[in-house]
Amino acid sequence: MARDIRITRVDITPIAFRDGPLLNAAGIHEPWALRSIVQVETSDGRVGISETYGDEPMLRVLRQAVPLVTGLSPFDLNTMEQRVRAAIRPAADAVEFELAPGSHAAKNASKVVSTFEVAMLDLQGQIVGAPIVDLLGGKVRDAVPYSAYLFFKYAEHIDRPYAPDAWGEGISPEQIVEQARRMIRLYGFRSIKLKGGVFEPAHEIACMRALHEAFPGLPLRLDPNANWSLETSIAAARELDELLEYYEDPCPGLAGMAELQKHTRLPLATNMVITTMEDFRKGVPMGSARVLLSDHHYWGGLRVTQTLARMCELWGLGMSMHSNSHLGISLMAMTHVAASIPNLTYACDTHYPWQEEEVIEGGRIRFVDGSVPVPSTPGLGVRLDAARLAELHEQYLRCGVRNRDDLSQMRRYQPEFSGKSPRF
Ligand SMILES: O=C([O-])C(=O)C[C@H](O)[C@@H](O)C(=O)[O-]
Ligand SMILES: [Mg+2]
Repeated sequence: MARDIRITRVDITPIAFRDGPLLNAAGIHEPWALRSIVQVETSDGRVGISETYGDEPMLRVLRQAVPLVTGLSPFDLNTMEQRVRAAIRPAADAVEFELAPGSHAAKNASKVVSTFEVAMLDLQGQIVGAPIVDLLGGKVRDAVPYSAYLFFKYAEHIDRPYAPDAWGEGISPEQIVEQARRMIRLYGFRSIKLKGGVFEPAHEIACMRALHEAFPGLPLRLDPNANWSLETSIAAARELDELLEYYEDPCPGLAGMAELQKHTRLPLATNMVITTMEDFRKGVPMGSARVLLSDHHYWGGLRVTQTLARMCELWGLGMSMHSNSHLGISLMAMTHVAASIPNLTYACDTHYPWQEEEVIEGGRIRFVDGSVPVPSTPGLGVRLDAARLAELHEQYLRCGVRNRDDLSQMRRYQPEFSGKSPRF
């Protein structure tokens, strides 16, 4: 009987993979991005997999959860969640890295629940012979659209730990347009997002204008990650009005975003001010966002993401997905849940084009016309490549990065870099 199958072992493997010198409001990406790969083994010899954040505090709480899930059936998602929520409590409302809500310690329990939920759904799918999307009610689309996620960037990392990537420098409007052209040529994306909050707003607006001219009709978004004051955001909204499909987290706080929304007809989107149910209860009635960027990694899993989609429907909000540097296991989890959500109103974010390495069998996931086809094979539809996992774990051991710190990395380029937010 399927119900007799038990979880007998959990392996948590931190990995590091090459990441570009990508600029953001906090600073710059380090040469190595961290993730954790979780393998959940069953009494009948199956292995379910999951991918999540790889910083040290995350590794600690993942390890804390191992005895809580061992012995459960892969179908016991609710018991897993209750156990994790009872045992893993945030010490404080700590925020380790503001731009990545996944590093907020206050979300520890949700992050751990999400990690095990994905691995257990992968197991359930393998046991019943169905893709995860079928366990979520079935697909409403055959492929999930993603957007071209552009970054301002340097041509190479400061200490040149490895050969520079093929993307070159991305600073001027011409270079940003060229970056978009290359990404669209390689992946076929049909919408474009620029990570802003890096340079003077006038420069970033000029880049959006250049993108608009180079790709007429393609939906555009700009995300300054709350690095613009309310006043700056209001002034910029006038210039961005004709250019954007949505305006993502220009200024900080629920109140700031709600005030800004009164001054612009552009829908405001967020993955910063609404990242918990409590934020939703407060922020949505205030009008702080009209588009929610969900992220199963910190909201608590794929099923919570579906709940969030219903809440967005109820409140008349648009919905899309946020990402951080990630590999193919996360991409597939996003794809399964996104395929099950009717009101996914915008193409999802993904950092995937910036990652060259993989841990899954068969190498990199294929995009078709900017979308990832929804798998029809059992479970997640991807398997771990043990040799690649071992190599990326070796990289983790050697690289020296243990917690993402874009600010300290930026100070290696510019010792006087304040990191103050909002900076403009
Ligand atoms: O939409 C967002 O806010 C992000 O993708 C946050 C990320 O941390 C991004 O800024 C990055 O990777 O530098
Ligand atoms: Mg964002």
